[in-house]
Amino acid sequence: MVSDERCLDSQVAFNDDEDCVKEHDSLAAISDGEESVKTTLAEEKNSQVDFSNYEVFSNNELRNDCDKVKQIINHFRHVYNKLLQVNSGKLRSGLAVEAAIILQNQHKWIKRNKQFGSISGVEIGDYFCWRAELNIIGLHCRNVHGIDFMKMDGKNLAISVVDSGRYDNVFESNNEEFPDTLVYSGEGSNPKVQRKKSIEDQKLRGGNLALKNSVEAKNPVRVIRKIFFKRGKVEKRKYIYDGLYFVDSYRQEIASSGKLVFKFLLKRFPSQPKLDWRKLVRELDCMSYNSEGKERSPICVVNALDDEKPLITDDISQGKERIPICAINALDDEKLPIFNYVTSVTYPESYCPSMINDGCDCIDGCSDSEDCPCIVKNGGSTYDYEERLFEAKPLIVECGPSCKCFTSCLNRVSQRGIRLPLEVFKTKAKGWGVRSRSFIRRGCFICEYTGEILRDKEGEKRIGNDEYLFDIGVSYGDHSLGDANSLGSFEGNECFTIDAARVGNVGRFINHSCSPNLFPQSVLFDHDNKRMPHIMLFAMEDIPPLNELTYDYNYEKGGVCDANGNIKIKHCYCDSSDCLGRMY
Ligand SMILES: C[S@@+](CC[C@H](N)C(=O)[O-])C[C@H]1O[C@@H](n2cnc3c(N)ncnc32)[C@H](O)[C@@H]1O
Repeated sequence: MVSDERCLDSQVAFNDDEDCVKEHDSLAAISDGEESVKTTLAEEKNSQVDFSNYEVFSNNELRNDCDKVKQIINHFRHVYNKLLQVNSGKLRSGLAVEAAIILQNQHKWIKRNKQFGSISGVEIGDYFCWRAELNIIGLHCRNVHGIDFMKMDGKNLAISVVDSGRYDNVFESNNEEFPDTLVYSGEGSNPKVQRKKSIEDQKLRGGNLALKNSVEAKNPVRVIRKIFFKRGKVEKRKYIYDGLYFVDSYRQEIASSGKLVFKFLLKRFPSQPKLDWRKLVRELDCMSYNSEGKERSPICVVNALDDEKPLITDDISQGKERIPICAINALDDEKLPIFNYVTSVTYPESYCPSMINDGCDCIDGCSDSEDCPCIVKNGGSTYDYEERLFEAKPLIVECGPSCKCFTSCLNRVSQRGIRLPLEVFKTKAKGWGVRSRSFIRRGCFICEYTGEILRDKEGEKRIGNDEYLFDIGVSYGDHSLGDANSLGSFEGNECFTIDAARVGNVGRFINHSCSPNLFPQSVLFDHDNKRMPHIMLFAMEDIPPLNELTYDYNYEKGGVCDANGNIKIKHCYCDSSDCLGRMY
Protein backbone atom coordinates (compact mmCIF):
# COMPACT_ATOMS: atom_id res chain seq x y z
CA MET A 1 0.00 0.00 0.00
CA VAL A 2 1.32 3.40 -0.90
CA SER A 3 1.01 5.90 1.86
CA ASP A 4 -0.82 9.19 1.48
CA GLU A 5 2.45 10.91 2.04
CA ARG A 6 4.05 9.18 -0.90
CA CYS A 7 1.13 10.22 -3.01
CA LEU A 8 1.59 13.82 -2.06
CA ASP A 9 5.33 13.62 -2.37
CA SER A 10 5.38 12.67 -5.98
CA GLN A 11 4.42 14.09 -9.32
CA VAL A 12 0.86 13.11 -8.64
CA ALA A 13 -1.57 13.41 -11.48
CA PHE A 14 -5.23 13.80 -10.77
CA ASN A 15 -7.87 12.92 -13.25
CA ASP A 16 -11.18 14.66 -13.83
CA ASP A 17 -12.58 13.27 -10.67
CA GLU A 18 -9.38 14.13 -8.85
CA ASP A 19 -8.57 10.54 -8.28
CA CYS A 20 -5.77 8.15 -8.90
CA VAL A 21 -5.23 4.42 -8.80
CA LYS A 22 -2.70 3.14 -6.34
CA GLU A 23 -0.35 0.31 -6.93
CA HIS A 24 -0.47 -3.13 -5.40
CA ASP A 25 -4.10 -3.99 -5.99
CA SER A 26 -5.48 -1.19 -3.89
CA LEU A 27 -6.60 2.22 -4.70
CA ALA A 28 -6.93 5.60 -3.19
CA ALA A 29 -9.00 8.50 -4.32
CA ILE A 30 -7.31 11.68 -3.37
CA SER A 31 -9.28 14.83 -3.13
CA ASP A 32 -7.58 18.15 -3.25
CA GLY A 33 -4.21 16.71 -2.38
CA GLU A 34 -4.98 16.51 1.31
CA GLU A 35 -7.28 13.66 2.11
CA SER A 36 -7.14 10.10 0.93
CA VAL A 37 -10.17 7.90 0.66
CA LYS A 38 -9.25 4.25 0.58
CA THR A 39 -11.25 1.61 -1.19
CA THR A 40 -10.12 -1.97 -1.25
CA LEU A 41 -10.92 -4.73 -3.65
CA ALA A 42 -13.13 -6.29 -1.00
CA GLU A 43 -15.21 -3.13 -0.88
CA GLU A 44 -15.40 -3.13 -4.63
CA LYS A 45 -16.95 -6.59 -4.51
CA ASN A 46 -19.82 -5.06 -2.60
CA SER A 47 -20.43 -2.64 -5.45
CA GLN A 48 -24.11 -2.07 -6.20
CA VAL A 49 -23.65 -3.05 -9.83
CA ASP A 50 -23.41 -6.62 -10.97
CA PHE A 51 -20.74 -6.72 -13.61
CA SER A 52 -20.40 -10.45 -13.58
CA ASN A 53 -22.33 -10.94 -16.82
CA TYR A 54 -20.65 -8.11 -18.51
CA GLU A 55 -18.29 -9.06 -21.27
CA VAL A 56 -16.68 -6.38 -23.33
CA PHE A 57 -15.12 -8.44 -26.02
CA SER A 58 -17.24 -9.76 -28.75
CA ASN A 59 -16.43 -13.06 -30.31
CA ASN A 60 -14.88 -11.17 -33.15
CA GLU A 61 -11.17 -11.34 -33.01
CA LEU A 62 -9.44 -8.17 -32.02
CA ARG A 63 -8.01 -6.89 -35.24
CA ASN A 64 -4.91 -5.15 -34.00
CA ASP A 65 -3.36 -3.39 -31.06
CA CYS A 66 -5.23 -0.19 -31.78
CA ASP A 67 -8.54 -2.04 -31.63
CA LYS A 68 -7.42 -3.69 -28.47
CA VAL A 69 -6.64 -0.36 -26.84
CA LYS A 70 -9.98 1.01 -28.03
CA GLN A 71 -11.84 -1.96 -26.69
CA ILE A 72 -10.22 -1.69 -23.31
CA ILE A 73 -10.91 2.02 -23.11
CA ASN A 74 -14.48 1.48 -24.25
CA HIS A 75 -14.95 -1.20 -21.68
CA PHE A 76 -13.57 1.09 -19.01
CA ARG A 77 -15.91 3.88 -20.12
CA HIS A 78 -18.82 1.54 -20.13
CA VAL A 79 -18.14 0.34 -16.62
CA TYR A 80 -17.60 3.95 -15.58
CA ASN A 81 -20.94 4.96 -17.10
CA LYS A 82 -22.68 2.13 -15.34
CA LEU A 83 -21.24 3.33 -12.06
CA LEU A 84 -22.36 6.82 -13.00
CA GLN A 85 -25.84 5.51 -13.65
CA VAL A 86 -26.17 3.91 -10.25
CA ASN A 87 -25.00 7.20 -8.83
CA SER A 88 -27.90 8.89 -10.68
CA GLY A 89 -25.54 10.66 -13.05
CA LYS A 90 -23.77 12.45 -10.20
CA LEU A 91 -20.04 12.65 -10.71
CA ARG A 92 -18.33 11.39 -7.61
CA SER A 93 -14.69 11.36 -6.80
CA GLY A 94 -13.33 7.87 -7.22
CA LEU A 95 -15.69 6.48 -9.87
CA ALA A 96 -12.91 6.17 -12.45
CA VAL A 97 -10.78 4.39 -9.88
CA GLU A 98 -13.60 2.02 -9.08
CA ALA A 99 -14.04 1.30 -12.78
CA ALA A 100 -10.31 0.59 -13.16
CA ILE A 101 -10.38 -1.84 -10.26
CA ILE A 102 -13.35 -3.64 -11.77
CA LEU A 103 -11.42 -4.07 -15.00
CA GLN A 104 -8.42 -5.27 -13.06
CA ASN A 105 -10.55 -7.93 -11.38
CA GLN A 106 -11.82 -8.99 -14.78
CA HIS A 107 -8.21 -9.28 -15.99
CA LYS A 108 -9.01 -6.75 -18.69
CA TRP A 109 -5.98 -4.52 -18.27
CA ILE A 110 -3.54 -4.82 -21.17
CA LYS A 111 -0.69 -6.82 -19.76
CA ARG A 112 2.60 -5.49 -20.98
CA ASN A 113 6.05 -5.62 -19.57
CA LYS A 114 7.35 -2.16 -18.92
CA GLN A 115 9.02 -0.94 -22.09
CA PHE A 116 10.87 1.95 -23.66
CA GLY A 117 9.47 3.85 -26.61
CA SER A 118 6.02 4.09 -28.07
CA ILE A 119 3.21 1.76 -27.09
CA SER A 120 1.67 -0.22 -29.86
CA GLY A 121 -1.92 0.88 -30.43
CA VAL A 122 -1.43 4.39 -29.05
CA GLU A 123 -0.68 7.27 -31.39
CA ILE A 124 0.56 10.76 -30.78
CA GLY A 125 -2.48 12.94 -30.15
CA ASP A 126 -4.60 10.21 -28.63
CA TYR A 127 -6.34 11.54 -25.62
CA PHE A 128 -7.60 9.97 -22.46
CA CYS A 129 -10.11 11.28 -20.01
CA TRP A 130 -8.85 9.54 -16.93
CA ARG A 131 -5.45 8.95 -15.42
CA ALA A 132 -6.53 5.38 -14.75
CA GLU A 133 -6.83 4.79 -18.52
CA LEU A 134 -3.07 5.36 -18.98
CA ASN A 135 -2.50 2.64 -16.47
CA ILE A 136 -4.92 0.15 -17.91
CA ILE A 137 -3.32 0.26 -21.35
CA GLY A 138 0.29 0.41 -20.10
CA LEU A 139 1.14 3.89 -21.41
CA HIS A 140 2.23 5.00 -17.96
CA CYS A 141 2.33 2.15 -15.49
CA ARG A 142 2.69 3.93 -12.19
CA ASN A 143 -0.63 4.72 -10.75
CA VAL A 144 0.27 7.69 -8.68
CA HIS A 145 3.73 8.86 -9.57
CA GLY A 146 4.49 11.14 -12.48
CA ILE A 147 7.74 9.39 -13.36
CA ASP A 148 7.77 5.74 -14.36
CA PHE A 149 11.02 3.81 -14.81
CA MET A 150 12.52 0.38 -15.36
CA LYS A 151 15.83 -1.31 -14.77
CA MET A 152 18.32 -1.57 -17.60
CA ASP A 153 21.84 -2.90 -17.06
CA GLY A 154 21.47 -2.47 -13.33
CA LYS A 155 20.27 1.13 -13.51
CA ASN A 156 16.74 2.55 -13.36
CA LEU A 157 15.94 4.60 -16.45
CA ALA A 158 12.85 6.75 -16.98
CA ILE A 159 10.29 5.36 -19.44
CA SER A 160 7.39 7.82 -19.16
CA VAL A 161 6.42 11.02 -17.43
CA VAL A 162 3.03 12.60 -16.88
CA ASP A 163 2.75 16.34 -16.63
CA SER A 164 -0.30 16.69 -14.43
CA GLY A 165 -0.19 20.43 -14.00
CA ARG A 166 0.64 20.18 -10.29
CA TYR A 167 4.32 21.00 -10.62
CA ASP A 168 6.01 23.93 -12.31
CA ASN A 169 6.75 22.02 -15.47
CA VAL A 170 7.32 24.17 -18.51
CA PHE A 171 6.84 23.30 -22.15
CA GLU A 172 8.90 25.59 -24.33
CA SER A 173 9.24 26.14 -28.01
CA ASN A 174 10.61 28.57 -30.51
CA ASN A 175 7.27 28.27 -32.14
CA GLU A 176 4.59 28.71 -29.51
CA GLU A 177 2.24 26.32 -31.23
CA PHE A 178 4.66 23.42 -31.37
CA PRO A 179 6.41 23.04 -28.04
CA ASP A 180 9.31 20.68 -28.23
CA THR A 181 11.13 20.93 -24.92
CA LEU A 182 9.87 20.19 -21.45
CA VAL A 183 11.45 21.36 -18.24
CA TYR A 184 10.17 18.73 -15.84
CA SER A 185 10.38 19.21 -12.09
CA GLY A 186 11.65 16.35 -9.96
CA GLU A 187 9.46 14.44 -7.55
CA GLY A 188 8.81 15.61 -4.02
CA SER A 189 8.85 18.84 -2.06
CA ASN A 190 5.96 20.42 -3.84
CA PRO A 191 4.30 23.18 -1.80
CA LYS A 192 1.27 22.96 -4.07
CA VAL A 193 0.35 19.55 -2.73
CA GLN A 194 2.22 19.43 0.55
CA ARG A 195 0.54 22.08 2.54
CA LYS A 196 0.83 20.41 5.90
CA LYS A 197 4.24 18.96 5.65
CA SER A 198 7.54 20.68 6.04
CA ILE A 199 9.19 20.88 2.68
CA GLU A 200 12.62 19.36 2.22
CA ASP A 201 15.20 19.41 -0.52
CA GLN A 202 14.33 16.95 -3.28
CA LYS A 203 16.28 13.71 -3.11
CA LEU A 204 18.10 12.02 -5.97
CA ARG A 205 16.20 8.76 -5.76
CA GLY A 206 13.22 6.99 -7.35
CA GLY A 207 11.95 8.83 -10.41
CA ASN A 208 14.47 11.64 -10.00
CA LEU A 209 17.38 9.22 -10.12
CA ALA A 210 15.87 7.44 -13.12
CA LEU A 211 15.55 10.72 -15.04
CA LYS A 212 19.14 11.60 -14.15
CA ASN A 213 20.34 8.19 -15.37
CA SER A 214 18.44 8.75 -18.60
CA VAL A 215 20.57 11.83 -19.35
CA GLU A 216 23.45 9.54 -20.15
CA ALA A 217 21.40 6.78 -21.71
CA LYS A 218 19.44 9.20 -23.98
CA ASN A 219 16.67 6.61 -24.02
CA PRO A 220 13.17 7.52 -25.22
CA VAL A 221 10.74 8.71 -22.56
CA ARG A 222 7.01 8.87 -23.28
CA VAL A 223 5.45 12.21 -22.37
CA ILE A 224 1.79 12.51 -21.47
CA ARG A 225 0.42 15.98 -20.91
CA LYS A 226 -2.68 16.83 -19.01
CA ILE A 227 -4.31 19.78 -20.70
CA PHE A 228 -6.92 22.06 -19.25
CA PHE A 229 -9.45 23.81 -21.43
CA LYS A 230 -12.63 25.69 -20.87
CA ARG A 231 -16.02 25.04 -22.30
CA GLY A 232 -18.05 27.96 -21.12
CA LYS A 233 -17.41 28.24 -17.43
CA VAL A 234 -16.58 24.58 -17.07
CA GLU A 235 -12.94 23.61 -16.85
CA LYS A 236 -12.17 20.30 -18.50
CA ARG A 237 -9.03 18.19 -18.55
CA LYS A 238 -7.68 15.49 -20.76
CA TYR A 239 -4.45 13.52 -20.98
CA ILE A 240 -2.77 13.72 -24.37
CA TYR A 241 0.00 11.44 -25.52
CA ASP A 242 2.63 13.88 -26.80
CA GLY A 243 5.27 11.47 -28.09
CA LEU A 244 8.84 10.51 -27.26
CA TYR A 245 11.41 12.76 -25.61
CA PHE A 246 14.92 12.19 -24.30
CA VAL A 247 16.42 13.68 -21.14
CA ASP A 248 19.02 16.19 -22.33
CA SER A 249 20.33 17.48 -19.01
CA TYR A 250 19.40 18.30 -15.46
CA ARG A 251 20.15 20.89 -12.86
CA GLN A 252 19.31 21.70 -9.28
CA GLU A 253 17.84 25.02 -8.37
CA ILE A 254 16.29 26.72 -5.39
CA ALA A 255 12.52 26.80 -5.62
CA SER A 256 10.24 29.48 -4.19
CA SER A 257 9.95 27.24 -1.13
CA GLY A 258 13.64 27.88 -0.51
CA LYS A 259 14.42 24.19 -1.05
CA LEU A 260 16.48 22.50 -3.73
CA VAL A 261 14.55 20.94 -6.57
CA PHE A 262 15.64 19.08 -9.69
CA LYS A 263 14.84 20.38 -13.14
CA PHE A 264 15.13 17.95 -16.02
CA LEU A 265 15.31 19.23 -19.57
CA LEU A 266 13.52 16.85 -21.92
CA LYS A 267 13.71 17.34 -25.68
CA ARG A 268 11.27 15.90 -28.14
CA PHE A 269 12.79 13.51 -30.67
CA PRO A 270 12.63 15.20 -34.05
CA SER A 271 10.62 13.84 -36.98
CA GLN A 272 7.67 12.85 -34.88
CA PRO A 273 4.27 14.21 -35.83
CA LYS A 274 3.66 17.58 -34.23
CA LEU A 275 0.52 18.49 -32.43
CA ASP A 276 -1.30 21.75 -32.93
CA TRP A 277 -1.98 22.35 -29.26
CA ARG A 278 -3.96 25.53 -29.70
CA LYS A 279 -6.32 23.90 -32.11
CA LEU A 280 -6.50 20.86 -29.91
CA VAL A 281 -7.41 22.85 -26.85
CA ARG A 282 -9.92 24.94 -28.82
CA GLU A 283 -11.74 22.10 -30.38
CA LEU A 284 -11.14 19.21 -28.04
CA ASP A 285 -14.40 17.81 -26.92
CA CYS A 286 -14.96 14.41 -28.32
CA MET A 287 -12.36 14.27 -31.03
CA SER A 288 -8.61 14.18 -31.31
CA TYR A 289 -6.21 15.15 -34.02
CA ASN A 290 -3.59 13.35 -35.96
CA SER A 291 -0.18 14.60 -36.89
CA GLU A 292 -1.36 17.15 -39.41
CA GLY A 293 -3.88 18.49 -37.00
CA LYS A 294 -6.71 16.95 -38.98
CA GLU A 295 -9.68 15.45 -37.34
CA ARG A 296 -9.75 11.75 -36.89
CA SER A 297 -11.63 9.34 -34.76
CA PRO A 298 -10.62 9.61 -31.15
CA ILE A 299 -9.09 6.56 -29.63
CA CYS A 300 -11.70 6.69 -26.92
CA VAL A 301 -14.45 5.50 -29.19
CA VAL A 302 -17.47 4.00 -27.68
CA ASN A 303 -18.72 0.61 -28.62
CA ALA A 304 -20.75 -0.28 -25.62
CA LEU A 305 -21.68 -3.84 -25.01
CA ASP A 306 -23.81 -4.11 -21.97
CA ASP A 307 -24.69 -7.72 -22.54
CA GLU A 308 -22.95 -10.78 -23.72
CA LYS A 309 -24.34 -10.23 -27.25
CA PRO A 310 -21.85 -8.91 -29.73
CA LEU A 311 -21.25 -5.63 -31.30
CA ILE A 312 -22.73 -5.58 -34.77
CA THR A 313 -20.56 -2.81 -36.06
CA ASP A 314 -18.23 -0.39 -34.35
CA ASP A 315 -19.13 2.46 -36.65
CA ILE A 316 -22.33 2.57 -38.68
CA SER A 317 -21.08 5.77 -40.33
CA GLN A 318 -17.97 4.00 -41.64
CA GLY A 319 -15.79 6.92 -40.67
CA LYS A 320 -18.11 9.59 -42.01
CA GLU A 321 -18.92 11.01 -38.58
CA ARG A 322 -16.17 12.55 -36.48
CA ILE A 323 -17.05 10.12 -33.70
CA PRO A 324 -17.83 6.46 -34.41
CA ILE A 325 -21.39 5.27 -33.83
CA CYS A 326 -21.59 1.63 -32.90
CA ALA A 327 -24.55 -0.71 -33.14
CA ILE A 328 -25.30 -3.50 -30.70
CA ASN A 329 -27.96 -6.13 -30.47
CA ALA A 330 -28.36 -7.78 -27.10
CA LEU A 331 -31.75 -9.30 -27.98
CA ASP A 332 -31.55 -11.41 -31.09
CA ASP A 333 -29.57 -12.07 -34.25
CA GLU A 334 -31.06 -9.31 -36.39
CA LYS A 335 -28.53 -7.23 -38.26
CA LEU A 336 -28.86 -3.55 -39.07
CA PRO A 337 -30.83 -2.74 -42.22
CA ILE A 338 -28.76 -1.67 -45.19
CA PHE A 339 -28.82 2.02 -46.03
CA ASN A 340 -26.37 4.54 -47.34
CA TYR A 341 -24.93 6.62 -44.48
CA VAL A 342 -24.86 10.35 -45.29
CA THR A 343 -23.96 13.17 -42.94
CA SER A 344 -25.99 15.80 -44.81
CA VAL A 345 -29.27 15.90 -46.68
CA THR A 346 -29.46 15.43 -50.43
CA TYR A 347 -31.60 17.90 -52.36
CA PRO A 348 -34.23 17.09 -54.98
CA GLU A 349 -32.90 16.69 -58.50
CA SER A 350 -32.55 19.94 -60.43
CA TYR A 351 -32.96 21.92 -57.24
CA CYS A 352 -30.10 24.17 -56.24
CA PRO A 353 -30.53 25.89 -52.87
CA SER A 354 -29.40 29.51 -52.93
CA MET A 355 -26.80 30.74 -50.49
CA ILE A 356 -27.45 33.18 -47.67
CA ASN A 357 -25.82 36.37 -48.98
CA ASP A 358 -25.61 38.56 -45.94
CA GLY A 359 -23.14 36.60 -43.80
CA CYS A 360 -21.27 38.16 -40.92
CA ASP A 361 -17.65 39.27 -40.76
CA CYS A 362 -17.15 38.81 -37.03
CA ILE A 363 -13.66 38.16 -35.70
CA ASP A 364 -14.66 37.56 -32.08
CA GLY A 365 -16.24 34.11 -32.54
CA CYS A 366 -19.64 35.80 -32.96
CA SER A 367 -19.78 36.32 -29.22
CA ASP A 368 -21.23 39.81 -29.48
CA SER A 369 -24.89 39.15 -30.10
CA GLU A 370 -25.61 42.74 -31.08
CA ASP A 371 -22.92 42.94 -33.72
CA CYS A 372 -23.34 39.62 -35.48
CA PRO A 373 -26.07 39.93 -38.14
CA CYS A 374 -26.69 36.18 -38.03
CA ILE A 375 -27.33 36.25 -34.30
CA VAL A 376 -29.48 39.34 -34.71
CA LYS A 377 -31.68 37.33 -37.12
CA ASN A 378 -32.27 34.91 -34.25
CA GLY A 379 -33.28 37.73 -31.92
CA GLY A 380 -30.20 37.17 -29.75
CA SER A 381 -27.70 34.48 -28.83
CA THR A 382 -28.86 31.00 -29.56
CA TYR A 383 -26.23 28.88 -27.85
CA ASP A 384 -24.45 29.29 -24.55
CA TYR A 385 -20.70 28.88 -24.11
CA GLU A 386 -21.13 25.17 -23.61
CA GLU A 387 -22.81 25.03 -27.03
CA ARG A 388 -26.20 24.34 -25.54
CA LEU A 389 -29.31 25.77 -27.12
CA PHE A 390 -30.95 28.33 -24.84
CA GLU A 391 -34.43 27.69 -26.15
CA ALA A 392 -36.25 26.28 -29.15
CA LYS A 393 -37.15 28.80 -31.84
CA PRO A 394 -39.32 28.58 -34.94
CA LEU A 395 -36.16 28.87 -37.00
CA ILE A 396 -32.49 29.35 -36.17
CA VAL A 397 -30.00 30.92 -38.54
CA GLU A 398 -26.47 29.73 -37.90
CA CYS A 399 -23.41 31.34 -39.48
CA GLY A 400 -22.50 29.68 -42.76
CA PRO A 401 -20.23 29.61 -45.80
CA SER A 402 -20.86 33.26 -46.60
CA CYS A 403 -19.73 34.35 -43.12
CA LYS A 404 -16.15 35.36 -42.45
CA CYS A 405 -16.11 34.07 -38.86
CA PHE A 406 -14.19 30.94 -37.82
CA THR A 407 -15.82 27.56 -38.14
CA SER A 408 -15.44 27.30 -34.37
CA CYS A 409 -17.74 30.31 -33.81
CA LEU A 410 -20.47 30.11 -31.21
CA ASN A 411 -23.22 30.27 -33.78
CA ARG A 412 -22.41 27.09 -35.71
CA VAL A 413 -23.12 24.39 -33.18
CA SER A 414 -25.42 22.03 -35.05
CA GLN A 415 -23.52 22.11 -38.36
CA ARG A 416 -20.38 20.83 -36.59
CA GLY A 417 -21.93 17.40 -36.43
CA ILE A 418 -22.31 14.69 -33.84
CA ARG A 419 -20.12 14.97 -30.77
CA LEU A 420 -21.82 12.56 -28.43
CA PRO A 421 -20.99 8.87 -28.19
CA LEU A 422 -24.25 7.66 -29.67
CA GLU A 423 -25.04 4.02 -30.17
CA VAL A 424 -27.76 2.22 -32.06
CA PHE A 425 -29.27 -0.65 -30.11
CA LYS A 426 -32.07 -3.14 -30.56
CA THR A 427 -35.14 -2.28 -28.47
CA LYS A 428 -37.69 -4.77 -27.25
CA ALA A 429 -40.73 -3.52 -29.20
CA LYS A 430 -39.74 -0.69 -31.51
CA GLY A 431 -36.99 -2.14 -33.69
CA TRP A 432 -33.74 -0.21 -33.42
CA GLY A 433 -33.31 2.80 -31.20
CA VAL A 434 -30.58 5.26 -30.22
CA ARG A 435 -28.98 6.16 -26.90
CA SER A 436 -25.86 7.89 -25.68
CA ARG A 437 -23.05 6.44 -23.62
CA SER A 438 -22.43 9.77 -21.93
CA PHE A 439 -24.62 12.08 -19.94
CA ILE A 440 -26.43 14.62 -22.12
CA ARG A 441 -27.21 18.04 -20.81
CA ARG A 442 -30.38 19.92 -21.66
CA GLY A 443 -29.99 21.88 -24.87
CA CYS A 444 -27.14 19.76 -26.28
CA PHE A 445 -27.11 19.08 -29.99
CA ILE A 446 -27.68 15.39 -30.78
CA CYS A 447 -27.72 14.95 -34.55
CA GLU A 448 -29.31 16.08 -37.79
CA TYR A 449 -32.10 14.08 -39.41
CA THR A 450 -30.48 13.48 -42.79
CA GLY A 451 -31.88 11.75 -45.85
CA GLU A 452 -33.25 12.60 -49.28
CA ILE A 453 -35.29 15.78 -49.39
CA LEU A 454 -38.37 14.97 -51.46
CA ARG A 455 -40.91 17.29 -53.02
CA ASP A 456 -44.47 16.81 -51.83
CA LYS A 457 -45.51 14.68 -54.78
CA GLU A 458 -42.54 12.38 -54.56
CA GLY A 459 -43.17 11.96 -50.82
CA GLU A 460 -46.76 10.94 -51.48
CA LYS A 461 -45.59 8.22 -53.83
CA ARG A 462 -43.77 6.64 -50.90
CA ILE A 463 -46.94 6.10 -48.90
CA GLY A 464 -46.84 2.60 -47.52
CA ASN A 465 -43.13 2.96 -47.28
CA ASP A 466 -43.20 5.85 -44.89
CA GLU A 467 -41.32 4.56 -41.85
CA TYR A 468 -38.50 7.03 -42.28
CA LEU A 469 -40.34 10.10 -43.59
CA PHE A 470 -39.98 13.38 -41.74
CA ASP A 471 -42.23 16.23 -42.88
CA ILE A 472 -40.34 19.51 -42.84
CA GLY A 473 -42.06 22.69 -41.83
CA VAL A 474 -44.71 21.42 -39.46
CA SER A 475 -44.92 22.16 -35.78
CA TYR A 476 -43.42 19.37 -33.73
CA GLY A 477 -45.54 19.66 -30.64
CA ASP A 478 -44.90 21.80 -27.64
CA HIS A 479 -42.29 19.55 -26.05
CA SER A 480 -39.64 22.18 -26.33
CA LEU A 481 -37.27 24.13 -24.23
CA GLY A 482 -39.23 27.28 -24.82
CA ASP A 483 -41.62 28.56 -27.34
CA ALA A 484 -41.54 26.23 -30.34
CA ASN A 485 -44.42 27.42 -32.43
CA SER A 486 -44.95 26.40 -35.98
CA LEU A 487 -42.26 27.39 -38.38
CA GLY A 488 -44.37 30.24 -39.64
CA SER A 489 -45.67 30.78 -43.13
CA PHE A 490 -43.16 30.25 -45.84
CA GLU A 491 -43.26 31.62 -49.32
CA GLY A 492 -44.84 29.28 -51.86
CA ASN A 493 -47.00 26.29 -51.14
CA GLU A 494 -44.63 23.49 -51.82
CA CYS A 495 -43.74 21.33 -48.85
CA PHE A 496 -40.85 18.96 -48.46
CA THR A 497 -40.22 15.69 -46.69
CA ILE A 498 -36.98 14.02 -45.67
CA ASP A 499 -36.88 10.33 -46.47
CA ALA A 500 -34.19 8.45 -44.57
CA ALA A 501 -35.14 4.99 -45.83
CA ARG A 502 -32.40 4.62 -48.42
CA VAL A 503 -29.96 7.27 -47.30
CA GLY A 504 -29.72 8.73 -43.83
CA ASN A 505 -27.73 8.87 -40.63
CA VAL A 506 -28.13 7.75 -37.03
CA GLY A 507 -31.17 10.07 -36.76
CA ARG A 508 -33.22 7.57 -38.77
CA PHE A 509 -33.07 5.16 -35.82
CA ILE A 510 -34.48 7.55 -33.23
CA ASN A 511 -37.90 6.37 -32.12
CA HIS A 512 -41.06 8.23 -31.21
CA SER A 513 -42.19 8.84 -27.65
CA CYS A 514 -45.25 10.55 -26.23
CA SER A 515 -42.91 11.88 -23.49
CA PRO A 516 -39.83 12.58 -25.57
CA ASN A 517 -36.46 13.80 -24.39
CA LEU A 518 -35.43 15.39 -27.71
CA PHE A 519 -37.06 17.90 -30.02
CA PRO A 520 -36.44 18.79 -33.66
CA GLN A 521 -35.22 22.30 -34.39
CA SER A 522 -35.21 23.90 -37.85
CA VAL A 523 -31.86 25.44 -38.71
CA LEU A 524 -30.58 27.34 -41.76
CA PHE A 525 -26.90 27.90 -42.45
CA ASP A 526 -25.86 26.96 -45.99
CA HIS A 527 -28.89 28.18 -47.91
CA ASP A 528 -31.80 30.49 -47.28
CA ASN A 529 -34.79 28.37 -48.27
CA LYS A 530 -37.01 28.40 -45.22
CA ARG A 531 -39.13 25.63 -46.62
CA MET A 532 -36.36 23.12 -46.32
CA PRO A 533 -34.34 23.93 -43.22
CA HIS A 534 -32.05 21.35 -41.69
CA ILE A 535 -33.82 19.33 -39.01
CA MET A 536 -31.54 19.25 -35.98
CA LEU A 537 -32.38 17.27 -32.87
CA PHE A 538 -31.60 18.74 -29.46
CA ALA A 539 -31.97 17.48 -25.88
CA MET A 540 -35.09 18.77 -24.19
CA GLU A 541 -33.85 17.80 -20.75
CA ASP A 542 -30.83 16.30 -18.99
CA ILE A 543 -30.57 12.69 -20.15
CA PRO A 544 -28.65 10.08 -18.12
CA PRO A 545 -26.31 7.74 -20.02
CA LEU A 546 -27.93 4.82 -21.86
CA ASN A 547 -31.46 6.24 -21.72
CA GLU A 548 -33.17 5.88 -25.08
CA LEU A 549 -33.33 9.11 -27.10
CA THR A 550 -36.75 9.91 -28.54
CA TYR A 551 -38.71 12.76 -30.05
CA ASP A 552 -42.41 13.26 -30.71
CA TYR A 553 -43.19 12.29 -34.32
CA ASN A 554 -46.22 14.48 -33.94
CA TYR A 555 -48.56 12.37 -36.04
CA GLU A 556 -52.20 13.30 -36.09
CA LYS A 557 -54.24 10.33 -34.82
CA GLY A 558 -56.34 9.18 -37.74
CA GLY A 559 -54.37 11.45 -40.07
CA VAL A 560 -52.26 8.81 -41.80
CA CYS A 561 -53.74 6.87 -44.72
CA ASP A 562 -52.57 3.99 -46.86
CA ALA A 563 -52.39 4.08 -50.67
CA ASN A 564 -56.13 3.33 -50.87
CA GLY A 565 -57.06 6.20 -48.56
CA ASN A 566 -57.84 3.99 -45.57
CA ILE A 567 -56.88 5.33 -42.17
CA LYS A 568 -53.88 3.56 -40.76
CA ILE A 569 -53.35 2.73 -37.12
CA LYS A 570 -49.92 2.27 -35.63
CA HIS A 571 -49.50 1.18 -32.02
CA CYS A 572 -47.12 3.10 -29.86
CA TYR A 573 -44.85 1.21 -27.50
CA CYS A 574 -43.11 4.17 -25.94
CA ASP A 575 -44.16 3.06 -22.45
CA SER A 576 -44.61 6.58 -21.19
CA SER A 577 -47.42 7.40 -18.77
CA ASP A 578 -48.77 9.93 -21.31
CA CYS A 579 -48.93 7.37 -24.09
CA LEU A 580 -52.29 6.94 -25.80
CA GLY A 581 -51.17 3.63 -27.21
CA ARG A 582 -51.24 4.97 -30.74
CA MET A 583 -48.64 6.75 -32.83
CA TYR A 584 -51.26 7.50 -35.54
C1 LIG B 1 -37.73 6.47 -38.06
S1 LIG B 1 -37.99 4.81 -37.69
C2 LIG B 1 -37.20 4.61 -36.15
C3 LIG B 1 -36.21 3.47 -36.13
C4 LIG B 1 -36.83 2.13 -36.21
N1 LIG B 1 -37.21 1.68 -34.87
C5 LIG B 1 -35.94 1.12 -36.87
O1 LIG B 1 -35.81 0.01 -36.37
O2 LIG B 1 -35.35 1.42 -37.91
C6 LIG B 1 -39.69 4.84 -37.31
C7 LIG B 1 -40.30 3.49 -37.09
O3 LIG B 1 -39.87 2.94 -35.86
C8 LIG B 1 -40.97 2.31 -35.18
N2 LIG B 1 -41.27 3.11 -33.98
C9 LIG B 1 -40.73 4.27 -33.62
N3 LIG B 1 -41.23 4.68 -32.45
C10 LIG B 1 -42.12 3.77 -32.07
C11 LIG B 1 -42.97 3.65 -30.95
N4 LIG B 1 -43.00 4.54 -29.98
N5 LIG B 1 -43.78 2.58 -30.89
C12 LIG B 1 -43.75 1.65 -31.86
N6 LIG B 1 -42.96 1.70 -32.93
C13 LIG B 1 -42.15 2.75 -33.04
C14 LIG B 1 -42.11 2.38 -36.13
O4 LIG B 1 -42.11 1.22 -36.91
C15 LIG B 1 -41.79 3.57 -36.97
O5 LIG B 1 -42.41 3.54 -38.22
